Amino acid sequence: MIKNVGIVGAGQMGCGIAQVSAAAGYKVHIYDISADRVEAGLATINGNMARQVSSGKLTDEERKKALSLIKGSADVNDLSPMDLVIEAATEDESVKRKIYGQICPVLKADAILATNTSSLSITRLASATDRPERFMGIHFMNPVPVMKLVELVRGIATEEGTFSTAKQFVATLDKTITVAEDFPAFIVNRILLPMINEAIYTLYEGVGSVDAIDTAMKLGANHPMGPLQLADFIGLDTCLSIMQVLHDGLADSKYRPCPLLVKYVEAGWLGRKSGRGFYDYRGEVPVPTR
Ligand SMILES: CC(=O)CC(=O)SCCNC(=O)CCNC(=O)[C@H](O)C(C)(C)COP(=O)(O)OP(=O)(O)OC[C@H]1O[C@@H](n2cnc3c(N)ncnc32)[C@H](O)[C@@H]1OP(=O)(O)O
Ligand SMILES: NC(=O)C1=CN([C@@H]2O[C@H](COP(=O)(O)OP(=O)(O)OC[C@H]3O[C@@H](n4cnc5c(N)ncnc54)[C@H](OP(=O)(O)O)[C@@H]3O)[C@@H](O)[C@H]2O)C=CC1
Repeated sequence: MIKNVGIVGAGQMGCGIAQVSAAAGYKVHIYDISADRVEAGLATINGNMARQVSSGKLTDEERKKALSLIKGSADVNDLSPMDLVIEAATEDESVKRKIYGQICPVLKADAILATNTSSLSITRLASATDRPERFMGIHFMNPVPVMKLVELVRGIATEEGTFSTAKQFVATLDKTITVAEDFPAFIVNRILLPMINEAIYTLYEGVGSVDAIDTAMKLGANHPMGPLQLADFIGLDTCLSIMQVLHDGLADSKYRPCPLLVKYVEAGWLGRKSGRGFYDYRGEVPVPTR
């Protein structure tokens, strides 16, 4: 029975998962290496919920109740009472393996550990924990409070009880699940990220400008966001990591990350979260950078 939910990583995904979990009545603890990040994350959740109150999706009572259920710290020991911990730290295998080494010793023996990874092998990540049978992928979509889908991914050792507990937990968040096998980038990102990468090649080869490409796909294919706008929204570092996992894992040149994507990440232009990517977000309205 899940009552206490721990979140590792106070970034855009960790905060979104914390928000929907608290709104569903779970006690939530967010852990991040940086206390400032935790503070900023709690402020973001507060802002999101205030917007939901203004748009009539939540009452002020519900907002206050949910916020009172969320705590955060930079102390890993605070994860010890958790029944389920969802790791939503940076999409980098070495970072995630290090985190599991730090948190496993403090977790309850029967706690379930899940990862929100976008692409990495669940089986390989499980091998870096002390509980491969109680480890799996619970992959939320961004923005978590809005997107209906959650992909569930078993590793080779994931026990059925772990899977059914995760499935019940996700159902209580009013999300729909889809089950994916443990292959690079699962279902959504196996399909979505090559499309985004192709949009970046289209820009790189001069077929169209940022504005032309995004307008083409919004109005020509009815996508809610253009692919470059979506890349900035996801985070260009995350997009590059996913393409690298696809390229390495499937050994097919069709997944080669676009050199322009590599260059943007090397420049620290990571999209919305760093203030600049395919658009510059530092002014009143986003301005295309090409
Ligand atoms: C990388 C991975 O591993 C997997 C992934 O997640 S891939 C990414 C998947 N996500 C997508 O493809 C998103 C595509 N974009 C969209 O669906 C839409 O543009 C959108 C839902 C993000 C925004 O929709 P919109 O109609 O343009 O904006 P807007 O009217 O401002 O917002 C609609 C609602 O979403 C909420 N919202 C928008 N952005 C949000 C955010 N970043 N966080 C929380 N809520 C957000 C708004 O608050 C609003 O809710 P209320 O009605 O309660 O106020
Ligand atoms: N962005 C998206 O659209 C989606 C992302 N995901 C996945 O969710 C995960 C998180 O992505 P996202 O929220 O976008 O990334 P962000 O960059 O927004 O957040 C990652 C957070 O993890 C923190 N972090 C880094 N190292 C550690 C550590 N050792 N211990 C604790 N916290 C740490 C980072 O802190 P700091 O900044 O200080 O390094 C940051 O706060 C990734 O696995 C990603 O692939 C899944 C679905 C959608």
